Amino acid sequence: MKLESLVTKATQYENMTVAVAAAEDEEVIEAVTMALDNNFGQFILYGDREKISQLLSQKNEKYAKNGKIQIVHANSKVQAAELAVKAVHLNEVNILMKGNVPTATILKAVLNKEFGLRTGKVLSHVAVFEVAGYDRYIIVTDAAMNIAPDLEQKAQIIANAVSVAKAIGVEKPKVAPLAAVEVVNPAMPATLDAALLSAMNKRGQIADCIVDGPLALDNAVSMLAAEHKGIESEVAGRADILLVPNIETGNVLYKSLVYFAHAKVGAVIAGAKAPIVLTSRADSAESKLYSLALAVCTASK
Ligand SMILES: CCCC(=O)SCCNC(=O)CCNC(=O)[C@H](O)C(C)(C)COP(=O)(O)OP(=O)(O)OC[C@H]1O[C@@H](n2cnc3c(N)ncnc32)[C@H](O)[C@@H]1OP(=O)(O)O
Repeated sequence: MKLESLVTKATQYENMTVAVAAAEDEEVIEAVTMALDNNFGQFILYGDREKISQLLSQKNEKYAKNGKIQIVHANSKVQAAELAVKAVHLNEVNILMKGNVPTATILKAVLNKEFGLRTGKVLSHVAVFEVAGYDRYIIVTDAAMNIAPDLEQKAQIIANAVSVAKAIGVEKPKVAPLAAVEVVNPAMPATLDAALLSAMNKRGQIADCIVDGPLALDNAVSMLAAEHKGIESEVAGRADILLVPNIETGNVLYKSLVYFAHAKVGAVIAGAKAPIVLTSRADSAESKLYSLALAVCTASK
């Protein structure tokens, strides 16, 4: 599966408007102009007007002229994040995008009780990877928002990842709750949660997917490894969604895939009033474009 196909799909929704928080960043402006070159989206860029205009003039000024890009000045990154979040809260735009602002800053605005994007559900990060040698997307959750989710939060994190998977055509995703081993060991809490999540799935408490674990990463993604260990499971060797036990595991897995495996990635926060494009600030313009396309595909569901 190619993330490029999400860009093609996103072109059906040219009227989606995206609020970018702290857009004063070369890779962000590159991603915005790439989206417009691909005929999707309209953008409101919040942040330092002078810096944004300067970056735009190096790219493609025609979009500012034809109204596809508007700039709204903000005096600080916090203000840019708040203004962008408020625009989504007021239904003025369909998608929020993190620009050159720390993740915690934008997420605090998103969680604001007065003008934020809460829905009563857990919000969580869903990263969709295209990894060389795999004929399916590998979805990792949660690498960026929930620090140490409990069992109930993990169940909701799975539900969010399943909704993203369905939006990109994976109808009944296979979910592997990851641990260090594939057996339940009371000394390793991740294995207990994994077994309980599997039971909750069998009882219909987690729907539209197949959950089976605990699984170690190799057993989850390699049929050979699973067979070698004699693991009988509908998920082993063919997991679509990798549920990590905590943010450190998820973040390291995300960055290992990008830096060691040169995987392509698109990522969003799901469960909020609208999809939120959330990549690492160091991620490439290409991955920001894929994230925008992923957000458009999930917003249109
Ligand atoms: C992978 C590429 C990108 C990256 O590398 S990102 C880098 C790593 N990520 C980060 O640094 C962000 C990690 N997370 C955090 O810092 C914090 O959890 C976060 C999201 C900022 C929230 O922090 P605080 O504002 O201190 O939150 P808190 O725990 O005191 O809770 C405040 C209120 O918000 C609620 N909340 C927190 N997380 C939530 C969630 N996931 N979904 C829904 N609601 C959530 C929480 O229940 C609380 O609500 P209430 O005020 O009690 O009604």
